[in-house]
Amino acid sequence: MKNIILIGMMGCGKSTIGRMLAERISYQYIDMDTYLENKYHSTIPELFSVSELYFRDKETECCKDMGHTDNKIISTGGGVILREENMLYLKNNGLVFFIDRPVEMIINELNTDHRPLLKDGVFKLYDLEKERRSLYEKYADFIIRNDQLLIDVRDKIISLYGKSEGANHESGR
Ligand SMILES: Nc1ncnc2c1ncn2[C@@H]1O[C@H](COP(=O)(O)OP(=O)(O)O)[C@@H](O)[C@H]1O
Ligand SMILES: O=C(O)C1=C[C@@H](OP(=O)(O)O)[C@@H](O)[C@H](O)C1
Ligand SMILES: [Mg+2]
Repeated sequence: MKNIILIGMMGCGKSTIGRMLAERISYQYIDMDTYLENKYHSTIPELFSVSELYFRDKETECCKDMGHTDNKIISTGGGVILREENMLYLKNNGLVFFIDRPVEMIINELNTDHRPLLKDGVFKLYDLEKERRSLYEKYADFIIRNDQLLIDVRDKIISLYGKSEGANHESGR
């Protein structure tokens, strides 16, 4: 069965929802930010302190690794959509869910300590959303609005995934 890939803005709930999904359907969970930190023995702020390009190159290597897996729940970092190559790896064996949470809601909840792109304040999120929304939409197999209870978001994803994978199974794909 394909991986479930979660994309969306920083703080939209990818990591939280990813963990909830994995628990519910007993898939292994991979948070790509954590995977990357372990692979390169460095924190995200440390990698960014070299340069954003340096971090993005490492992120692409991790996407390549994910392309060889299946039956996983994978939460990505918010900038994964910036390179088409990343998304080709992830979509190779994954269904992509765009977790669409209004920026006003994100701002109320977000911890910025480990998010170098927000060092000048959470309001940078509005600019990032302007740059990125069309890319999230472009790569999404499904768009899930996250302005409701987290368990309802989780269950919607499970239902769409089950239908999609069930249909593929019946058609012999
Ligand atoms: N529907 C929701 N209801 C309540 N809190 C939410 C909801 N969606 C996201 N959050 C909260 O937003 C914060 C950021 O979520 P996180 O999973 O770290 O996002 P991401 O991995 O996308 O950056 C967390 O504290 C999470 O619990
Ligand atoms: O949006 C981005 O460019 C980033 C998002 C972060 O992940 P989250 O989306 O989990 O915060 C992390 O990968 C890095 O700080 C860059
Ligand atoms: Mg996260």
